[in-house]
Amino acid sequence: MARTLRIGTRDSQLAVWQATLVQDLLKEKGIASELVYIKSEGDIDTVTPLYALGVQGVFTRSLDAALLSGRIDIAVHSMKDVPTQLAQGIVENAVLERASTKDIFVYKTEADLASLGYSNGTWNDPRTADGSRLRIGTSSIRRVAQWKHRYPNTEVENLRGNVNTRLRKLSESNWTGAIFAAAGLERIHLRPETSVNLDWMLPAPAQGAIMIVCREEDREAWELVRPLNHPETALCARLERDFLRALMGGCSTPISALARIEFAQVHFEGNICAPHGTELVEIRKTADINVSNGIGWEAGNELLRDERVQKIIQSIRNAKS
Ligand SMILES: NCc1[nH]cc(CCC(=O)O)c1CC(=O)O
Repeated sequence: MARTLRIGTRDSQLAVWQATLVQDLLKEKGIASELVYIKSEGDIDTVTPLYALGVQGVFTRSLDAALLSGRIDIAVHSMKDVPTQLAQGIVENAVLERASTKDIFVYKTEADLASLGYSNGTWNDPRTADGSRLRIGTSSIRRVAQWKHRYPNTEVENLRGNVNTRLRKLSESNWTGAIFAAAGLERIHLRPETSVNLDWMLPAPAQGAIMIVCREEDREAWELVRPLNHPETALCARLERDFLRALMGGCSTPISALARIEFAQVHFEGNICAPHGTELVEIRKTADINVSNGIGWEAGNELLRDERVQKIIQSIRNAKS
């Protein structure tokens, strides 16, 4: 069979690394492919905070269009950027084995790190932080909310652009530090020495996972790519996205979730935050893997019945209108 799969990707360094990984994995299975670069709205406007762009799928819509028009056969995405509702005619083809799920803090000086109450490799009770005014860079309202919940005395600076741009902006700033996804920096070997895992922060649903999509009717492409699927990662990422969907979906909501499999059990954690971190409500669930199918959705619905969560959702809606 001589079909060469055309892999659609954004042209950032991270996106190209991820698409090349897919290309290499396909090659191992004897399948030829080529990369096709496609700009996304999220790459063209690198200034406006993502939540203010107002629509879902700013990183994925132009790739969807290229798939549906037949310019490409498959598209590779950071799964956390993919709306939970896929475009009509496009299906999940495979989810690759996950890398680090963590958010990390890239700091300027050791003194800055100490001022957060971090010492000897441990995040101490935030009340041991020295209370000085912090300035951090991020444009993710999920990260802002969890950060401010822990460190209310923080000024947040908008930090957009691809990871290279964001690292440069941080180095040129006088901020305490900035927040990044570990996976994004580690994959392209840009994780600075001056960084620590934010163990107390829950990641975005599906953070660290790579998703491949194809056209629903292209059974041939689907069959070729499907062997790359990593069932455990696909399950965990799907549970996290069920939780997001149950609560309201959308990339612009401070909703976090992480599912892990250990000894045939799924451990699920999720939370929703009020926009400035004034409230954080979390939930944990554990289930045997063979009965875990509904736990993300159930966790989301359980939170929806909590009055504090209803208030948070109302405040997010009010802020938008
Ligand atoms: N929203 C942008 C984005 N989408 C995926 C990643 C990193 C890779 C990943 O989380 O899978 C990033 C960068 C970041 O959040 O710092």
